[in-house]
Parts: sequence; C-alpha cells; structure tokens
Amino acid sequence: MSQAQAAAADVGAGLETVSTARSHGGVQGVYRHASAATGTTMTFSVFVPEHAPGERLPVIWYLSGLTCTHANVTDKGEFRAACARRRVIFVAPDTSPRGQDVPDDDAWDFGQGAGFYVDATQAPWSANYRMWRYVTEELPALVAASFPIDMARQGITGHSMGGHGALTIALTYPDRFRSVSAFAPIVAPTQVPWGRALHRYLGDDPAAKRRHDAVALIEDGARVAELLVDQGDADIFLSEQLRPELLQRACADAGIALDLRMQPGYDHSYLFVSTFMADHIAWHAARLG
Ligand SMILES: N[C@@H](CCC(=O)N[C@@H](CS)C(=O)NCC(=O)O)C(=O)O
Repeated sequence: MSQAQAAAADVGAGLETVSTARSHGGVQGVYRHASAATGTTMTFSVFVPEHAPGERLPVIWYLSGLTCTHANVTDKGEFRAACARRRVIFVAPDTSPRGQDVPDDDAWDFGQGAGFYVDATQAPWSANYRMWRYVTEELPALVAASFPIDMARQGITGHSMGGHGALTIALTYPDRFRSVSAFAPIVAPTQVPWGRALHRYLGDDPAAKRRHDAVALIEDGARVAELLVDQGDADIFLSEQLRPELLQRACADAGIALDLRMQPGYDHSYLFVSTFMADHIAWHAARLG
C-alpha cells in the first residue's frame, strides 16, 4: 500500500492510518483516532516487525518526554532494527492532548506537549488532560484490537517525563508489565521543580501527587522486581530535575533490583536515547519471551 493509499485507510476500531512504510522487514505506521479520554484527536506510531499470519508478538510501550509528540522517537529513536531482530512491537503515544481548543501554557514544560501522564482534576486542564486514562486504558484496548499484540507480554519504557510515566504506570500495574526501564527519567516529581506541573494538574492533593511520583510510590509500598535506567552524566537536567540518586535510595530500601547505568559524556537528547535503545529493547525482549 502506498502512503497516499494508507492515508485514506481506516484500519478498523476507529483508527485512521496517517502513513505506513516498510522498514527492517516490518511496517512503521502512524495512526490517529478520536479519543474519548482526551476529547481530542490523538496520534501515535506503531512498528510491527515481520511475523507469521496469526502470530502475536510482545509489545514495548514507549512514553516520550517534554515537548515531544510520537514523532521524536519514531524519527530519532533508532528502535526498529532491534525490534525487528527481537520481534517486539513498539508503540509510541503522544505526550498530551492537542488542538486550538485545548488549554495550553506559555511554558514549554507545561500544557500541550507536557501531559505528565496524569488525569488532571483542576480546571481548565481537567477537560482534556487525561493522559493516564488514555495510556493505561483507551490506547491499550485500541491497539490490542488493531495490531497483532500478545497483551500478556507487555513492557514499558520512556524518556524523561515519559520515564516518569513508565515508572509510575509499571509500579501501579505490576501484573500488567513484565518489564520496565527508563532513559533519564523524572523519578521524584514532588521533590523537583518540574513537579509544579503535578500541582497545577492535580491541585493541593498530596496523596494524588504521591501516586504520580515513582519514589513516593516505592516508599508507599509499590513494587516491581527490577528496573533498568540509563542516565547521561552530561545531562543538563540531571542534578536539578532528574536526581536518579533518589530512585537509587528508594530501590535499595525496598529491595528492588535497579540497574542504574550512568553513561559518561551523554546528554539528555535523542543522541543519548538512541545510543542505548537497542540495549533496552534486548533487555525487555529477554523478559517478554
Ligand atoms: N527546552 C528544550 C528542551 C526540551 C527537551 O529536552 N525535551 C526532551 C524530552 S524532556 C526531548 O526529547 N526533546 C525533543 C527532542 O530532542 O527531539 C526544548 O523545548 O527543546
């Protein structure tokens, strides 16, 4: 199917195909749909490796960081060769609702492009910013109905704000995800400046904020068996916003096997993420079977 043909195609379950292209023997697609969770049109990408008819493959969810759409990792994440080799599907959602009618903010780290994977309770954000429900309920149901995914074999990862999403979601649903990793994640938003976003989305509700803070979740008893985290030591956000030592301490106290790999000289960009992407995919694939 050409890209022009694909653009008009409806792949079922209310999904519209924006584009498809063959890559590494599989298909890289971009899709959009009307989201009940956000009340907007949402766009996401899916890479499906070559597979036998009727065969179902494990999936890795990739949650992106501040300012990103699905396109940043799709264009720059360098995941396809590893996903084709390990035979894993890769799904990349957007980071927030978008559109002229969706509330936004002048700050680059709040509003559109910065949904923080929460269901906002505060006006005006609560009308559309329901990214937790979108990523944990609506999108999984949609992709399970439309792609050859074995939903018993799911892993989750993400970058920066998306690492925060991956960690908090895996800690909340430990039975759903067999593997969790992150690239330069925000690990303790209630203790760093970026966490002000939680206050604006969730209001003055300390318990709600702790449910969206990986370190707080672990302190409050949530558990995963093990974690892989890569972090560049030349990342400009490292000491003020990311603070992996807080995750290290929480995991040590909780008995969670954290493999925190400080990567010398690496920054916060996709040049860092793409360097270690194949490692993460191999790590997930080994646990997804
Ligand atoms: N303020 C900067 C930094 C934002 C930033 O570093 N975002 C990270 C995630 S937290 C990212 O992946 N940016 C997109 C990219 O590098 O393609 C900007 O607006 O570009």
